Amino acid sequence: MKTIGILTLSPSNLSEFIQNNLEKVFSDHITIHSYYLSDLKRHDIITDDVVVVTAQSHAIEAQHYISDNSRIILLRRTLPNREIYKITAIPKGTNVLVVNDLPETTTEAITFLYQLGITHLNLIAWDPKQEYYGINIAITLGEANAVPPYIKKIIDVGHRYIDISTFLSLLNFFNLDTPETSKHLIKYSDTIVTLDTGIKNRYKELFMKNMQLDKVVNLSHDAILLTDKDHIILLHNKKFSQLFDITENIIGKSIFDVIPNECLQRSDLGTMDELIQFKDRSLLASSSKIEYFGEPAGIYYNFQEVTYIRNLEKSLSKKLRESGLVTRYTFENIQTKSPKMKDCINFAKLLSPKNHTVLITGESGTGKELIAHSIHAASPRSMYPFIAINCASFPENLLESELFGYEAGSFTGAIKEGKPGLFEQANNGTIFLDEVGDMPLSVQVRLLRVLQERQIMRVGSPKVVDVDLRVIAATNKDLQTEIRKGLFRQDLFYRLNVLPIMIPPLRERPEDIIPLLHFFMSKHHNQKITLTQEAEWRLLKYNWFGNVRELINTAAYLSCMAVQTVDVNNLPVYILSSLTNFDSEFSYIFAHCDKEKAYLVLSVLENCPSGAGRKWIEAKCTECAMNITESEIRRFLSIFSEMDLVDSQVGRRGSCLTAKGQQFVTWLKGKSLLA
Ligand SMILES: Nc1ncnc2c1ncn2[C@@H]1O[C@H](COP(=O)(O)OP(=O)(O)OP(=O)(O)O)[C@@H](O)[C@H]1O
Repeated sequence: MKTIGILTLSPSNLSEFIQNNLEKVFSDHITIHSYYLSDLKRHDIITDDVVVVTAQSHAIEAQHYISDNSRIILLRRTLPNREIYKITAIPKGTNVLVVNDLPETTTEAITFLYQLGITHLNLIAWDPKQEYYGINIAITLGEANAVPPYIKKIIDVGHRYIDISTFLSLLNFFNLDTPETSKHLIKYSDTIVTLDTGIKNRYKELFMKNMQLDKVVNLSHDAILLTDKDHIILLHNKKFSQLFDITENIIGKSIFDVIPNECLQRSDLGTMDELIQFKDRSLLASSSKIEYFGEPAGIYYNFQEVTYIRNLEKSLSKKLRESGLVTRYTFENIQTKSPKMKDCINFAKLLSPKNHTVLITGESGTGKELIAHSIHAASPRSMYPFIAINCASFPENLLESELFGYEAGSFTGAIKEGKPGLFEQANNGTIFLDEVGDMPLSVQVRLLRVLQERQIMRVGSPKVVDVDLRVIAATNKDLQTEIRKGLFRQDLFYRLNVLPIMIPPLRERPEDIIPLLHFFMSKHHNQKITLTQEAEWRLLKYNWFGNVRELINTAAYLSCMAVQTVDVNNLPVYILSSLTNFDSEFSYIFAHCDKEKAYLVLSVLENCPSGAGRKWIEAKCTECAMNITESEIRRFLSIFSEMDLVDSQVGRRGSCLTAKGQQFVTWLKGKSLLA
């Protein structure tokens, strides 16, 4: 415990009086000892932390008895309020004798009374050798015995009280400026006349400010902590103790002994909202430096508990994962060495945080879906559903009810309670409309309304529902051509084409072919291969009409070959044949079909990569002044199919060229047999 020694001249009740004063403010925080100059022996040493003296001369006299480590403080003293009123009540101009034990202490007492503002009296210093008949009032500071007996009225103001400025020095020295001592000091100061009222008022003001600050800090829901520049804790609120499970007093301790280092951003002070984990709690931590005239003075820390929000987030993303409504890819999953593709990705990254509609175009298998997933994953909507639908794989009516939902009993086969559509399910998230070019015109009209109004109407319901979602659409069709054909609405095109991304086909980014093949060999088949120079050359020369998806198939094929070094003979036949020749196919077609007509059908199919029906092919041939009947077309398609040149599908897509078919057409062009 800290100690104070009170040094007075000789045993008297003055020492007890001073002790009493000190205890009023320090209560039990300090141990007090009393010493008397008259009693000190030659080798006595006072070792208290502070030694208080009532006069400078005492300090000089006693300096040999006081340890060098002790601090000597001269007490400034004053009067209690109640005594000063007795003096101020004496009429102005009255002669008043001031009496103390010695002539010098009497002069000191007069000076002190002037300091207190007693200027309305004629103060006369007592001299024991003089007579003072005619003076009726005497003021004394506890020396009533010395007052001449003929003086009728004695005002004995008694011992002087310790002034507030001395207390402030002591509080500062002992670093004991706690709310408790402040309260005691303010109470005490109200009972005395303060020598310097400025200090008293400032102290009161400061105390009030501290109380207010304390309230504000403790009312905060965030944990707050303040340290000095050496990371010593100066202040913290209750929430801080709660959040970090602190039960003991941590004021004065180093912050690094109180909270784990990983919760503090030591290296990066000034960081905002960094997510940290303390036990099972998630906290957003911020810190900032406090400076005093440009010099570091301390650090302010703020911790906000976000465990509840994090848990909500986790359960939401768990639900989304369980229902499969999350993205499977991010930009990190896109492998590329191609500058063209890198431009695409950079543009996609740039527009990810925005809310605008995106239209991704590119041949089949180029990675359109991959980009759509990545945009959603990098957008502020990533916490919400990502719903993908392939518009080509649903018949017209079903697509409409899938997208917009339906009301109870709106059509035969509908679920009794009705069903929300994908637009509603994607609320707050993203809907990915794949193959949007194949969307029937009736559904296009409804989609337009969603894009314009951000509202949907369930099938069979007049009710309008607001939706907040981002639309990403993709197609491998040339929508301008579709518009010309009357198969795609122009107004919808402009609504979709806000942020267009065009993904180049693999043949336009040859730098991707070999790295992607190695990537898929290792990712899907856990195999490492080496390619001979010729095999590599063949792969680079191939046209990859099926793009990355076709490359994935090639990787699967090579994995079955089970060779470590892949030679040209190990490559799939369609890759080899693309570079050799199609003589046998050519002869077969020459033998079984009208060559010109057959070439024209192939050329129509080439210009229709997403597929064409027989009627469409017939119409196109007529446009080119070639009359071919539907049954002729059917026969040609079946021959092409036999040779694996055409894939004749059921449903709305009709027939389209296979990768081999496309190679064949290229080969024909190379031989100038096809324009
Ligand atoms: N750059 C790439 N890096 C890694 N994987 C890729 C890349 N590009 C495409 N893929 C993979 O290729 C396959 C086809 O890609 P995706 O489905 O995105 O193409 P798409 O253009 O949407 O095709 P479609 O038009 O036929 O729907 C997917 O398995 C995808 O993961």
